[in-house]
Amino acid sequence: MTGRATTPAVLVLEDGRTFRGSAYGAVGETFGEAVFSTGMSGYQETLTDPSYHRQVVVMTAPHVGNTGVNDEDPESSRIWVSGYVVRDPARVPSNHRSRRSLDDELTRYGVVGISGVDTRALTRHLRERGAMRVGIFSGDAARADEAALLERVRTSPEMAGADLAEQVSTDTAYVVPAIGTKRFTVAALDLGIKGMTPHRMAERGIEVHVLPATATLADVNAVAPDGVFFSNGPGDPATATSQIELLRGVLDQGTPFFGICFGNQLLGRALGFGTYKLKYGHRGINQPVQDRTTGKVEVTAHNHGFAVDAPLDTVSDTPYGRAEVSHVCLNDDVVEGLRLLDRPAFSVQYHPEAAAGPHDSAYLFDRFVTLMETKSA
Ligand SMILES: NC(=O)CC[C@H](N)C(=O)O
Repeated sequence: MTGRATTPAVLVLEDGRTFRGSAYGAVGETFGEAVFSTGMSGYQETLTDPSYHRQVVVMTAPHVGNTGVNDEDPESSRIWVSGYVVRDPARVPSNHRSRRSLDDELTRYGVVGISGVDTRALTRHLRERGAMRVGIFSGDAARADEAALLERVRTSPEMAGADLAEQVSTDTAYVVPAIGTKRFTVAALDLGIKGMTPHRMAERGIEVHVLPATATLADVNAVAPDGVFFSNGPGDPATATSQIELLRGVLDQGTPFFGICFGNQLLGRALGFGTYKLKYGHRGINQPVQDRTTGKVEVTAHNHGFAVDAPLDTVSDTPYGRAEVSHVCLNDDVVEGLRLLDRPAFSVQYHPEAAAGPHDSAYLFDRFVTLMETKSA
């Protein structure tokens, strides 16, 4: 039991519901959008996924931190979540790869968390009322008047309308070399890219040029790409105006395109579809998705709070030819993938890089390779 376990903490939701617990990680205060993740494993990958920037993640799995923190599993160079909510953290981590405790890692990155919370009750609340703003206050901050804390939560920034990708993107371009023989060059726009994504491409002989979110069409074309990739990322896709323009340029010139998550939402917007905020989002590693091109169902990793608004059962006419919904979530019929029928472009809303998660959807990287081989839809 660490000293922090005896330090009081309180979680205040914007609708006034509060949960009391103990400090976990850094002591202080934090704000963000409260979202829940149902993954039973993979907390390191979740915490270091840049798409979680400005989100307070509630873990439905009751035990967190059991395998400690290693140096192999992070998806980026830091923890991005703005807060962390757990029920029963490990007192003593145990794993042959563990280097330090999760509690200490959160503290190292200044991430304020709370433990001892009934995360199932909190999750049910968010499922009924929807994702909403939250504050976590620990130590002296937890002793303040609850009405005053609630007022601060209610004046903190909302996720709808948040333009965040440039805050998490790389400042400078870098190259991830192909593993083995180089077959293709891909320009990958880093909107919050996870480390496993270029790795999955490199495994297939792709040399990946990772570019900042501010890259122009000239920057993309300067690497003479066989294909263009748009990554996952935080924030509201409706705000990504310059990246949507860039993508329209890519589609215009017919360069093969693949997008993941935020990249799927931007393809949707580039085609003229809308995006909207889901009531409570999809976050976890066992979401069932159907690939409508094969009829197969895959179990997939998700982390999205927004979705594309496109018709499920009709082919749509877009400025870039015909488009269809290629993948759909079997839990709630949310659009999980898009495909152009007349140009080489497709995207998925979920995570075929699977870090963490099942590998059912790894075939999507092979589809990207095929697209670059044939350069046609
Ligand atoms: N992982 C992602 O790319 C998330 C995309 C977007 N920020 C959303 O919440 O839907």
